[in-house]
Amino acid sequence: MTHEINIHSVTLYRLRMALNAPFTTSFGTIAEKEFFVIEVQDEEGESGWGESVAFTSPWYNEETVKTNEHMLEDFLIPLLLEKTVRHPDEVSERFAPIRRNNMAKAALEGAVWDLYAKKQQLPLARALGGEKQEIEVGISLGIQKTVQDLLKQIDRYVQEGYKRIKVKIKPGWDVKVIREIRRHFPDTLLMADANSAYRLEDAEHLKALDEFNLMMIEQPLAHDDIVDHAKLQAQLETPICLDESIHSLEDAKKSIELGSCKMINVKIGRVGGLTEAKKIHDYCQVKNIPLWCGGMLEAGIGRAHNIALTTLSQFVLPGDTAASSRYWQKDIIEPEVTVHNGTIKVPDKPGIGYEVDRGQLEKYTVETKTYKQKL
Ligand SMILES: O=C(O)CCC(=O)C1=CC=C[C@@H](O)[C@@H]1C(=O)O
Ligand SMILES: [Mg+2]
Repeated sequence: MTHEINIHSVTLYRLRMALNAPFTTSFGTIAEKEFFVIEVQDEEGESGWGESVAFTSPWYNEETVKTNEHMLEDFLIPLLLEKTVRHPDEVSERFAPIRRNNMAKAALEGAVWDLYAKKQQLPLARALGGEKQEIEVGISLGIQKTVQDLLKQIDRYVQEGYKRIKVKIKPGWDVKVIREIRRHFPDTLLMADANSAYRLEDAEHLKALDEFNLMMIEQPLAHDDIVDHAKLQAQLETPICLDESIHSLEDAKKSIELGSCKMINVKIGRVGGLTEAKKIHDYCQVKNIPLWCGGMLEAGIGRAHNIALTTLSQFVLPGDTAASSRYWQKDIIEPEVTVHNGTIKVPDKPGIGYEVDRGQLEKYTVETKTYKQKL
């Protein structure tokens, strides 16, 4: 059953949500998240929902909430409203002339994917080609004040059954901390995210991590590097996983070709949307590169998109999609995302599979703008 998707309006909701606990990375601490939720509506009033993962400052990549607003309002929404869409894959083609700005593109494209799946009466997971009925997830812990605090956090989430623990490392908070974690948790699936805190000259130091049987070290070197990561991977036993360096299928191809990584953390916002994420998935399936779905402290709509993507078969490693309650007092979706023994049951309702709680959305919304199709 094919439907032309005739989008009549796009609404940008700018939300502010306080995190249950501040999240500290090597770039700083986030206690409240401001971000865009996007609703696209067709001529029958059916809605599709997307969520941008851009933060208010450009520490993770070059995008911010403000650059999102400019790109969506002045370029991407007008392009989308220009003419109907037969399939969501057309959206990224239409956006191709716009350089980068992947998080803005992904948020709008994700809303179209949700609308498309609803019109096909398909769960988004199935519309993407995913077959898993449930997904295994891990937890990502920000930098804690003390090792004791970190061990308490790890113990809590291991008890809750999360399938893997991701901790942050940086110079001065790495080998000793990982050794201490391993002393308490010798067999837990454990990985470290360095967020580009090291240089190639640190290779000798990073080799010390090889004794701890880490699943991977995520993005140890520069956010835009794949050459030095290849040189570092040649010296380490521990697999390198790339996050910030991979913005597209092209980047994934080059990184795999060079041996810059043995795994990839796929984030829908970082690569420009579900269509590109699926292309990366399909290529990594052929190249037998394990994937997992990274998190960006999303609210429920973003979490729902991550769950759908994770149902694709090459997502063989637990991702960052934890329960809504890990981050939010009250999420903007109904039901909230819940995790039972490290597992999320994939919703079988059409689209993202969760209803948007419009009352809760309104409570967190600081500004709303609607753009209508020019008749
Ligand atoms: O959303 C989550 O639960 C994990 C978030 C997370 O680990 C990250 C979000 C953004 C930047 C980093 O700090 C880190 C990552 O790089 O994966
Ligand atoms: Mg990362």
